[in-house]
Amino acid sequence: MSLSLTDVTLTYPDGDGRLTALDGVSLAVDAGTTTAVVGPSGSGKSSLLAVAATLVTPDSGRVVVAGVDTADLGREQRTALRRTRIGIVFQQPNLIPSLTAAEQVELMGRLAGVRTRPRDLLAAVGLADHAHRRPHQLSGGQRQRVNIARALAHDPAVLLVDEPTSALDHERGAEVFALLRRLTDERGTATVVVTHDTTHLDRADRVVEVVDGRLRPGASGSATPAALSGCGPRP
Ligand SMILES: Nc1ncnc2c1ncn2[C@@H]1O[C@H](COP(=O)(O)OP(=O)(O)OP(=O)(O)O)[C@@H](O)[C@H]1O
Repeated sequence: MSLSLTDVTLTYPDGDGRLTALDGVSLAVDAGTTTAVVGPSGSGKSSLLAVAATLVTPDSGRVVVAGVDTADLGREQRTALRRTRIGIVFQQPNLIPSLTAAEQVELMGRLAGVRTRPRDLLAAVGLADHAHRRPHQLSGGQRQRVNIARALAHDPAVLLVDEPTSALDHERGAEVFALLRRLTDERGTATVVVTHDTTHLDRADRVVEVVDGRLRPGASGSATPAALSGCGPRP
């Protein structure tokens, strides 16, 4: 098990009170598997990802990343855990404009204190011939691929991906989902992908639905919600 959330509750300040964004959420993601997280806007998907990424500390519950209970960690230790064990792909590829694709990947590795092989990683995402290009010389889909390569630079145990296809057309979106699937298989990451796009869910081992801050009944186990039938675990 590379990622587990147990009975996680998260609230935000809301006027005089608190808004409950996550309400007793439990989710376990094994190494080498992909879990897609779907649900209506405002249901808590990004909050779930932020908690899993240790960017936000829940009010209660346990978050264990690669065997490390994050409750025991101070701020600096969390940052170190994030830099070494967690890869995050944000919705907008926030690449550094002046750096080539290879340099973006290399920089991430350097921050984690590891030597990377940027060209191998770029080849793994289908960009072997684009290592020397800067972000403005790449298409949206290619930028997202660099984003994914960069998130993998330090060989993370957990890969968290937020809306990877929102800026892409159907075909490019399908390619990105297929890529995430393959990389998860090859690198053994515990991968969580938040998505609005339900057309590629067959690429996931499991689909969970967040509604009003809760995982839908039956969605926290290995089964796929009936509402999302056809998207269940691979045979
Ligand atoms: N920093 C914050 N402060 C206060 N409330 C917040 C904050 N971030 C999110 N919320 C609220 O928490 C709830 C869950 O938000 P979240 O962003 O997790 O939902 P989501 O499912 O990712 O939405 P979307 O699909 O629209 O991105 C929403 O009601 C949102 O308004």
